[in-house]
Amino acid sequence: MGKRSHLESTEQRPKKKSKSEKPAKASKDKQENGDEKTVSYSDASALSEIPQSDIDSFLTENVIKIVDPSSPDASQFRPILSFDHLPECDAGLYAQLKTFSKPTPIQSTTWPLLFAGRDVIGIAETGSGKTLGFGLPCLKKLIDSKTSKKPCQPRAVIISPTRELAMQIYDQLVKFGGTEKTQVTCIYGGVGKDEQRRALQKAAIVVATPGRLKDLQSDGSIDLGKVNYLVLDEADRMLDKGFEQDIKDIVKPMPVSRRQTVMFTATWPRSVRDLAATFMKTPVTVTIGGDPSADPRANLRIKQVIEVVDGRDKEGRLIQLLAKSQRGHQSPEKVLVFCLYKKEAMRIENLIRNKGFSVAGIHGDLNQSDRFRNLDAFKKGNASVLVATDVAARGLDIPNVKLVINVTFPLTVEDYVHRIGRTGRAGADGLAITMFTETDKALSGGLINVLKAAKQDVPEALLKFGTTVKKKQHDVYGAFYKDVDMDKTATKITFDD
Ligand SMILES: Nc1ncnc2c1ncn2[C@@H]1O[C@H](COP(=O)(O)OP(=O)(O)OP(=O)(O)O)[C@@H](O)[C@H]1O
Repeated sequence: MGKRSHLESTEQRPKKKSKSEKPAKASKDKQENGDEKTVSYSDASALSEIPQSDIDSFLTENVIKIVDPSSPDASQFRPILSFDHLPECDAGLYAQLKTFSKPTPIQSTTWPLLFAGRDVIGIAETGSGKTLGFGLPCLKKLIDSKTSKKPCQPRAVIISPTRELAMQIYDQLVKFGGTEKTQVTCIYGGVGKDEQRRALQKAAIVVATPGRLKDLQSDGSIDLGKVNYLVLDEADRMLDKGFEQDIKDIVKPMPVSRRQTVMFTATWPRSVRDLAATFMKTPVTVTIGGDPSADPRANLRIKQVIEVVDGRDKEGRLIQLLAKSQRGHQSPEKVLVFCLYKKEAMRIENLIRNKGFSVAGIHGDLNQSDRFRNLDAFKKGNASVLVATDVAARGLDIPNVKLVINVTFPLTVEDYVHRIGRTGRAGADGLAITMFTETDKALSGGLINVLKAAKQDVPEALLKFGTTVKKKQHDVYGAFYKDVDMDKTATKITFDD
């Protein structure tokens, strides 16, 4: 793949005054010896030759918004429209990409920025390939910068809110980078520390949940002083009150000036934006689907059905829906059933099992090996129904989930968007059926906005609960966070470690 700088490349383009006539972008990166190294990125020649009108069409068709506070001309980074436009990298990093036809819009748009060393906030719908969006530049940065075979301190840290999501990110990095070359390690709570300590001794990339990372950092098992690539996946969750202090403690040894900071999510509530800015240096914000809006946006390929019901009718309705999805087909459909509380999840799982369906469960009261085992059974189709709390709401990429049923509405509309996003992934369609009761009515306004933005039907019965959106608290994630008795988090909300 030939490469040219932006200056050279613009000379090749049609005469139209191109917004992208800018020199290659460069930023500073701290090297192992402490000196700053310039990171430079320039378009591949094949990308330079694409007419600006094609680039503009791509940005318009995918409703891509790029806001770069350091430059009013946000289009100086041409999106990588094809895998042939990727910058050169050895170690076969791109070999696995051949299973896909082209980059997704969030990958196309954020890759050049990340290759150029910029801090990036990436906001794109659920199931749109954000993991590789931050993962591929992470692997490339590591491969490019490798000076010795045995790093004794990690260069990259990726933080995820749940253990299962951390493992999934780890699996993706291994698939693309290979364990040998990239020395990636995954650490999370709920299992022993000794093996993780041993693995950390040769880890270059650490994927972690915050609690365990902080633990191992506090006892001296890991030194993050050389980290120059930090990712907060599900960034709005990582910045909410449950995790904020852990994240602040974790990043202390890696000053913002010396690291590239990357935040990806499908929902970006205003309540976390100021806090996010304190972790980043002049980040570029990329939003697929338009301006980052106050109302979270659901994936448009998911059909959303809201059923306003009496709380006492929920179980009967659930069984009816399951019967339809499990018995009317050649093979039962994969259905994910969400509950809000762990005890509720256990009760619903038992109910479903007693009705003769093949079911597994995942929630915070299970030990970690059961959590992994049950998730795996669902992924492989050995159980066709998975009953989960919000521990499974974010990030999990389970193939072919046809239907999401919300038995109890989550605490925030953002969580709703993430829950239903377990279906309709990677270009597929999906269906989400949500039971909404009078007790959820304070969230009706937010839900109505999500439905309207996705051009979904809004039932009369839902409108009756009101269209006002409760103002978000300044310092908390979701208006209802305060209503939750935090002394009872063990039974209500799961913050992973
Ligand atoms: N370029 C691509 N073309 C097609 N599929 C892709 C591409 N990149 C990634 N995928 C696939 O898309 C699926 C969803 O990707 P991923 O889990 O990264 O989504 P996400 O945007 O992080 O979702 P969420 O917001 O739920 O965390 C995965 O199965 C992944 O392998």
